[in-house]
Formats: sequence, structure tokens, C-alpha cells
Amino acid sequence: MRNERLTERLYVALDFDFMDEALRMVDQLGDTLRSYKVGMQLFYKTGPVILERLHAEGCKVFLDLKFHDIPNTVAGAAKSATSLGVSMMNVHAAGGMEMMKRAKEASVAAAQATGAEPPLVIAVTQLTSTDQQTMNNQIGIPGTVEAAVIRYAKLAQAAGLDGVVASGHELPAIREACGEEFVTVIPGIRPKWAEANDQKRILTPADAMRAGAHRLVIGRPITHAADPRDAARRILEEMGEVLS
Ligand SMILES: O=c1ccn([C@@H]2O[C@H](COP(=O)(O)O)[C@@H](O)[C@H]2O)c(=O)[nH]1
Repeated sequence: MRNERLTERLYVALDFDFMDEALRMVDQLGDTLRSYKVGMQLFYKTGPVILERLHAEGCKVFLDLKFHDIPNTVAGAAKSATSLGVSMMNVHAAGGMEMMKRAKEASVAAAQATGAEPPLVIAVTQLTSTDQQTMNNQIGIPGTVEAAVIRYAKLAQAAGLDGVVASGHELPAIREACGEEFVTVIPGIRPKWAEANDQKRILTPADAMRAGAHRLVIGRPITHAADPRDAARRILEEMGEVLS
């Protein structure tokens, strides 16, 4: 996975209200980037047609709907999402072992039924917008964020999932606990020149690559930039410098 081309290791979050805006961004970025994340904001407005349009452009899609429900419902959602041809989808690790296991099994079965490559199914651990204080005092999870993330990551791995979404801060501990092959997808990425916005556990693209991230997810530093293509190029350059 680390041998993937740089452009395949950076997913741009298409957090837009309308399909036209999202497709304009894809057009603007051109061949600089071809991997996109579609989340709730856009998918709930457009439905699967946005995925068809991105696939028709030859882009890879991470469907970020963060399923969290009873195992039977999440298994059904994973089956439906797999039929949409996405290359990666996610569930909340807080849904527990059976929910995650059923999601992965349903996804593999749905892909096998059509002879398609099964998507990666990964688990969201602790959102990058939460810090220690919020986690302990509001959500009520005791201990450090890192300990909570590792607990979720080990549970996801035991459930047969392919990897996790976490912040770059926990990367070394995840690699130690779950091994090098367990996929790490890292949002909360902020180049030095970008604002943090609502993200709390942030890392620069270079630091995340140095810490061993498989894939980065970046939205606003690219999509809200005056020149998104230039922002994407600068980020890819920063990632590339670490690898060279
Ligand atoms: O812990 C998480 C899980 C998912 N996300 C998603 O990633 C992008 C980040 O966008 P930015 O504009 O770069 O902040 C966004 O779509 C989130 O839904 C996350 O940030 N943290």
C-alpha cells in the first residue's frame, strides 16, 4: 500500500452542498489528484449519482458515511455501499465487534457476488475534532485519547477490518499495536500555512507521512484555497519530500 503513487495516497474531502460544486473542484484539480472522499454533506444531497460521476472520471472514491447502528442494519448498509463500487468505506468502531464483523462480511459477500474487488472497510476511532478534555469530560471515555484509539484499532483488527481512521498523533502506537499492514487513513491534516478550523488533533502532511500514514484525507486546505490546484501540488510536494 505504501508503494501506491502519491496521488493515490491523498484523498480530497468533497464537502460541498451540490454536485456541480464538487465536480467543478474535481475538474479544477484535474490530474493532480484522482482520489476523493464523499461524505454525508454531499452524498445525502446527491445520492449515488455523485459516485457514478466520479467513477466515470476514473477517480477512486472513499465513501465516508461512518455507519453506526445495530449489526444487521450496518451489514445491509455495507452491502449497498459495496454495490456502488467504492474503493473504501467506514463504520464507527464504537459500534462494536459484531457490527464491524458483519459489515466486512457483507461487503466481501456483495463484492464476490459480482466478481468485483471488495472495498477496504475501515473503522473510525476517535474523531480528530476531539481532544483529551472533550473525550473525558463530555463523551465520558476515561484515559488518554491514544489509549482509546488503540483499543478501537485492536477491536477493528480483531473484527477483520482492513484499517482505521485516526489522527496522525496516534500513528506510531497504531503501527506498534496492529502492525505495518493495517491501513491508516489520516484526516486532521494541516500544512503549516492552513488554519486548523474545527480540527483538534492535527499534523502536517510531512509529519503524517514521516509517522507512516498510508493515506491522508484533506478537505478545506485544498477546497477552500484561493488556488486549489496549487494547494494540492504544495501538499503533494511536502509528502514527496519525506519519501525521497
Ligand atoms: O476523525 C475524523 C474522521 C473523518 N474526518 C473527515 O475528514 C475530512 C477532513 O476535512 P478538513 O476540511 O481537512 O478538516 C472531513 O470530511 C471529515 O468529515 C475527520 O476530519 N476526522
